[in-house]
Amino acid sequence: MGHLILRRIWISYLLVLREQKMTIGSTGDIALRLCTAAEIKFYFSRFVATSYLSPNKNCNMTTWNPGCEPGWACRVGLDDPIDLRNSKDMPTRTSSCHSCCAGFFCPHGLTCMIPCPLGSYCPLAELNKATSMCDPYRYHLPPGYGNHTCGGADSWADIRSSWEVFCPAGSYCPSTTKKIPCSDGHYCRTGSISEKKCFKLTSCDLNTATQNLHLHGGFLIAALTTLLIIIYNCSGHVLVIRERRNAKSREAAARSVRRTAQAHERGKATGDVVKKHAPGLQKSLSRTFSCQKAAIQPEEIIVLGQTRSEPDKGIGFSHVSQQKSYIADKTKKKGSGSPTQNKQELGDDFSLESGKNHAPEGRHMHTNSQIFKYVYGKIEREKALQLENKNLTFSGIIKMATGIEIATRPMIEVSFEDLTLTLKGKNKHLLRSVTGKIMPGRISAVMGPSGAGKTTFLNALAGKATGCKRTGIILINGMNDSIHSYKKLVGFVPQDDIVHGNLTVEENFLFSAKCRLLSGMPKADKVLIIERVIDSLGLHYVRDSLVGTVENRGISGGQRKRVNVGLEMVMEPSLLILDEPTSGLDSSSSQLLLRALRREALEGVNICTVVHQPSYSLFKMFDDLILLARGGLTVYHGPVKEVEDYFAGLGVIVPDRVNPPDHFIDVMEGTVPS
Ligand SMILES: Nc1ncnc2c1ncn2[C@@H]1O[C@H](COP(=O)(O)OP(=O)(O)OP(=O)(O)O)[C@@H](O)[C@H]1O
Repeated sequence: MGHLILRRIWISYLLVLREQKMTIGSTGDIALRLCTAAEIKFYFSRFVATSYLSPNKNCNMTTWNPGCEPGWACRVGLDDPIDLRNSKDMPTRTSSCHSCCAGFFCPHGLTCMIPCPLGSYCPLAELNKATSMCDPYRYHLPPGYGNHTCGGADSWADIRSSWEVFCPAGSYCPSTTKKIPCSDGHYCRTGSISEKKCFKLTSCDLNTATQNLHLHGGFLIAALTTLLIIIYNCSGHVLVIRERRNAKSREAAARSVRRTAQAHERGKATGDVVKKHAPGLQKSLSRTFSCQKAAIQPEEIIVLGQTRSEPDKGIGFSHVSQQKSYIADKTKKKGSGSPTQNKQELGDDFSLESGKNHAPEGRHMHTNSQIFKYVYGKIEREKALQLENKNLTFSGIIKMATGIEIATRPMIEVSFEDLTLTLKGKNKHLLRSVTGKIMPGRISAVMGPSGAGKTTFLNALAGKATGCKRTGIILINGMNDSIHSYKKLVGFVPQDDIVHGNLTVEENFLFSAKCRLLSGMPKADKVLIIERVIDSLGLHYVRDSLVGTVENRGISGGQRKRVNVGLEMVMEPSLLILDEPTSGLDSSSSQLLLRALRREALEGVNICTVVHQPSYSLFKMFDDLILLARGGLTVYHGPVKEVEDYFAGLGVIVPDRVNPPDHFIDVMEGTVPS
């Protein structure tokens, strides 16, 4: 409000200045009475700060002119030059003191006039004989000045403390001396400088200050409000119905796919075909999208041989695998161009391929039931293939696939040499000369006592280590690239949850898929990825449950952890880094999670995870182990299979009924004698 009034004063002041420029030659008197910039500055700084004016050049203990009284002003001497824009020196203003002009205010203790702000109404004051006050203002005639009359306004004020000086409600004041009644069809609030047109649903009489709502206007607003309330209440219901319908078509699709699969299983001949065409397994195992022209029908499930022998219709090559093979080729050829040029090409080709040719297979699906049939068909087929080849490893797949195009996700191998992290400003090492590599298709466990630097190590790999100085080299696929160039291929699951508690499990995955998968990817393919993740993590039963927040309890802690991991799996990463995904989970939940990770690894995903106190069976599910000791020193880095022999060679024998990884950490910590 104050800011608005100051603005209005300033506008009126400029207007007056402009007017005075024209008349100064003729009368010149008003201009000589107007406050200069220095006086206005003095008024605002002193008055606003202390609520009364302090003594100044013209009004102090020794010089107190009649112009110092409220509503009065004096002029500068006729021979004195006046510069209204001078904001430094206050002029001497003691001659010809008169009452303040209408439209101006003359404060007590200042001998000049300030224009009233636009929207105010500052007429000349009149003596009220009953109260002996100068109406409509609140000052008295000064005692001892015989010829003193009531002057003009003495103050401006904000509308709350003194509304009298403002243009009254029902009228508007285009200038500070003009007051016009508000016309029909318009309304004027207190302090208006113009009248405002009334809204269509309202009526405004003469001199009105507010708009009055018509009866039919009231009805219309009430009807709209009711409609909104109905929509609000029904939206939840509509969502529930839609959810149920989705669930029904999902179940129907799953049933139909299962029936077809069973029918095929019964045919022994089909099983023979599957075995006969095992070399095609690699291509079929791809869980990424096919570039085939025709959509896969549920009937095609299991009939791997047919799909292999009909490349146009079959399971086809994974699109992402093509990207990866392409990247691998590019990577090999990299020596031929400059590093930046090569990286640029790689990025361009990758995004180009991804956007343009991606999986037309799912594009043909429009209805939910079509999508679910397609999705469950694919998932069932993948499961069947996995059942047929239980002991298949990623390297096994690679061997089988020799000579044909490898259909996996883009591969990322990360090697690190003398990786050392030192806290900035302190000479504290968080990691010391950690050397080794983590490979695609393998799960590496990072273990060690609390505070050893496991999280720090993961952060260093993911390029998230902050506040530290890093030395040593990190190579991605043998190249000295920044991990940030591969950020679309790297998933990172932090220790703390990143789930949205107010969404259901499925909505969480949908949200992640929408944010992180290519926007041009068909809906069916996104649904396929989400369904795979739900299936892989065993989250069917809670897919429609709210994840929950601190206030609203949702799914269990273990399920929540799995959702947390699933959010990253949805983006189909090539390098998946996880910080303690199994902490707080029981053995079977941990195994379930690790089995899901194993399936990812089978597709060539490079997985590196911190794990605390795994059971022996869980420990055996990892491929490699990085064992860190306090201070970030590497104690062991190699295959899990060989760790016991390695420690036995050092004389560390694991006692009976003791979990080997626990024993090694106890030995490192010195809690058991080595
Ligand atoms: N940015 C940092 N600033 C100061 N100290 C840090 C920083 N990052 C890590 N540290 C220290 O480095 C050490 C290793 O921390 P880190 O979190 O990596 O351990 P950890 O092995 O993951 O432990 P836990 O198993 O308990 O999670 C700790 O002593 C920690 O205080």
